[in-house]
Amino acid sequence: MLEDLKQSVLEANLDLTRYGLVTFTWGNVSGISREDDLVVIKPSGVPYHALKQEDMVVVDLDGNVVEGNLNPSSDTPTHIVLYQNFPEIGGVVHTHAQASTSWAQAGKGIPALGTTHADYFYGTIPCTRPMTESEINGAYEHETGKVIVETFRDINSNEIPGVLVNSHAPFTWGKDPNEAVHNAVVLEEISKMAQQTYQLNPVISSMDQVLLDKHYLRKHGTKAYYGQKK
Ligand SMILES: O=C(CO)[C@@H](O)[C@H](O)COP(=O)(O)O
Repeated sequence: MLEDLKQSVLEANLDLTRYGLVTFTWGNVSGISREDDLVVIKPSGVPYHALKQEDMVVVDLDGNVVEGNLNPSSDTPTHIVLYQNFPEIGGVVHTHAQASTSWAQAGKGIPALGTTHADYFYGTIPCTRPMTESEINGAYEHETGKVIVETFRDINSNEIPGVLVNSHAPFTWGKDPNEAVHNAVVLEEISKMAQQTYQLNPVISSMDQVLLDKHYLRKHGTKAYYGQKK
């Protein structure tokens, strides 16, 4: 089981390069085994092209390495906080993809402006507040996770599977590493579309709620009918 998770986490990390979401060693993907309470994550600072299944690092929910010879991603504490607070997720992605990172650096959330957004995110993708000096100089990566969780106090993390970390970059999540990567790709695409939409029409407002409902609910939830679901 854990070996399968290591393979899917490896593949998900390699997908970040295949979809052009990372440069150098930026970004990381993890997956969780809920039955073992163990997280599998890429090693820190290892080039993606050199990654192998045996390089994946296994940590417990206290961040202790229980398997693997390499140091886990520097962002591991952030991933752990998300797993502890979003119980239905199975995979987490962090990237520095250009367009979504630009929104994070601008400190702005991305409103739902069209159906591409609505198909995956049921409303505005939020940007976190700036972190305080004590959070930055404290357990920074752990505090980054806590600020994300705070941002989702009144937001359903299953309906909005991503966030823009202020002055930093995006995190996305999903039921498994593969879905978390899919959401990261979509976030990057809608970040580009939103940027261009505002250039074409700076006063555009969020899309019609009825259309947002239609597109989100036809793909998600009990009445979903998109694709080949029987
Ligand atoms: O957020 C950042 C850098 O600001 C990360 O994306 C790192 O660039 C990736 O670090 P490792 O996962 O290799 O430790």
